[in-house]
Amino acid sequence: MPDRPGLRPRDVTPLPLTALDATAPADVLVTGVTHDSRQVRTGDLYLALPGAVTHGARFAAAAAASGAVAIMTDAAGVSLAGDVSVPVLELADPRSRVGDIAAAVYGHPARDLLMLGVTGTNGKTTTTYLLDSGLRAAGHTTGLIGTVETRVGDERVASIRTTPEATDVHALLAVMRERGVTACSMEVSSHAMVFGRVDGVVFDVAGFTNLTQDHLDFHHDLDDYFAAKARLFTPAHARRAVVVVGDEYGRRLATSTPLPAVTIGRGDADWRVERVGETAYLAGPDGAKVELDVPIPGEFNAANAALAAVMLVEAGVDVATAVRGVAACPGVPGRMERVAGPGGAPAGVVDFAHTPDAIDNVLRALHPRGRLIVVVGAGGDRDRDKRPLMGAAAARGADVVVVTDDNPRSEDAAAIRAAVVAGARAVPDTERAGEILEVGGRREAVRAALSCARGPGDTVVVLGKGHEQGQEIAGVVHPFDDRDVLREELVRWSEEQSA
Ligand SMILES: CC(=O)N[C@H]1[C@@H](OP(=O)(O)OP(=O)(O)OC[C@H]2O[C@@H](n3ccc(=O)[nH]c3=O)[C@H](O)[C@@H]2O)O[C@H](CO)[C@@H](O)[C@@H]1O[C@H](C)C(=O)N[C@@H](C)C(=O)N[C@H](CCC(=O)O)C(=O)O
Ligand SMILES: Nc1ncnc2c1ncn2[C@@H]1O[C@H](COP(=O)(O)OP(=O)(O)OP(=O)(O)O)[C@@H](O)[C@H]1O
Ligand SMILES: N[C@H](CCC[C@H](N)C(=O)O)C(=O)O
Ligand SMILES: [Mg+2]
Repeated sequence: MPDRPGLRPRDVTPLPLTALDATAPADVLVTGVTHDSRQVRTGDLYLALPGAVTHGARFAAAAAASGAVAIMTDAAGVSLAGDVSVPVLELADPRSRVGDIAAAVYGHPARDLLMLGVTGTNGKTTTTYLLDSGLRAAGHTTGLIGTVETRVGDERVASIRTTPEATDVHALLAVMRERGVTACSMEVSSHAMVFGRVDGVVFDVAGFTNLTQDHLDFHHDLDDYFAAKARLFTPAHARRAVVVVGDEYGRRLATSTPLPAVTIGRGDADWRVERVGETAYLAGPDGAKVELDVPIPGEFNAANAALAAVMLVEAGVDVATAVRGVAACPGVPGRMERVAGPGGAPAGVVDFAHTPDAIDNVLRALHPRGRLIVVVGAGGDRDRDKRPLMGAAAARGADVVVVTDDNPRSEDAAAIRAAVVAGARAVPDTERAGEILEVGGRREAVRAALSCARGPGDTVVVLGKGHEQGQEIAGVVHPFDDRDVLREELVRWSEEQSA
């Protein structure tokens, strides 16, 4: 699948290729750049990158046929490209140059925007939405780049990944600039750091949410995963840091970053989140307290809201406007999203928790009068080690666990379920309340979960897919939206009760 969001700036000043490589022919001008042959437009520079699956240079001829005016690649790529009709230039390590090249082609758009970047295992999407709301309150026209969507002012484009490739990042920022956007909040995944997807962007403020287990298919271990994220907090990528010191990695980052850093925590931190009864307060370094009205349920969202507010303050927004703007956020699609059924039906919630820590946090945040019933599964072609831990977190936190399929991708769905079930069953009886069921087929699992519910005092929470619109099974994405399915099944549940 081609992986660019597809937005390109209209007015790009043609850049002589010699500005990027002194050995280039003098007459070549570029007006765009892409790393994907399928997205080449007339006037583009095609960056043919080596990859884990293939080498971009295999598509050099196709890129030239689509209008690329030059190709840059590594030594292996030069041989692979063979005879093409446009100049092929060699770079030692083209991936390490993508960000700087794209920034130059599109006229360094990041320099003209207030850039706020968020990294961490959980809470990036949520924090960027809260930031977006705060930036609007402060009078900005905003852009947003992340897992759910890319927004340019009021235009929205669905996202393919959390952080686009660097060519797309700079193109999107250039589109934002030409449409009058003044500030952009953006998620930065650990994959993004490894692949240089935010190279050429220096964030005005970078924020860290937390670091817990995920992505150990890609990173060797948690320390390696941390090291990838920590690179965001260096002068090449950011000017100032705001760090939630809720876990060991946050504390490590706060002391190791060379950037000016402020911390957020409960006790010994620059900004503290304090609770008096139901009300949360944000207490600043000067001792002053402001009420932190958290617009999304869950204790963990108080940490996200505090991070957003303090990042805004570090970006120059006054604290009163920051907390008011954050509080005005209407919510985040698929995060702690309530799904209402007919009167008398159980409460329904959809959430994107797909790590052990997120599952633990979400289940803690839900306090039904009756039973808590969770539908959970793990994605294929992703971290295998987290699967039993996800099962265990579900078994500890809910009265009934229905283990089902997430996105199996290329893997055997039953084998993934078995790993989750094994983790759930390994929790000692003294630490878990109830039943563990296994139901392959996600709709059937939601139905099975509802059949365990007795009425409006019970809550059924469907985890892992949040805003996702499809379920990927063996290379095919089948339309599937947890919120629609839960809503439909709540109606069915009610009809069956009254039958
Ligand atoms: C592990 C990973 O992130 N891999 C990324 C990496 O792939 P790769 O180096 O293996 O590339 P490849 O498929 O061998 O292709 C080599 C080159 O040929 C190009 N190509 C390929 C085919 C073609 O027809 N034409 C063409 O030009 C490709 O664009 C690529 O530049 O570079 C490619 C583009 O250059 C990315 O598409 C690809 O993302 C894959 C699809 C992916 O799924 N990534 C996920 C895991 C990801 O990035 N997730 C993060 C984390 C999400 C989170 O927060 O949890 C994210 O930011 O979304
Ligand atoms: N601060 C937090 N601490 C722990 N869990 C959280 C936190 N914020 C959100 N979560 C949980 O993690 C899930 C994902 O949240 P969100 O989408 O904001 O994170 P993300 O970092 O963008 O994830 P991804 O990397 O998959 O895009 C939420 O649905 C919720 O269950
Ligand atoms: N950005 C995350 C999302 C995971 C969502 C879950 N539904 C899954 O498929 O594992 C990833 O690509 O790892
Ligand atoms: Mg996200």
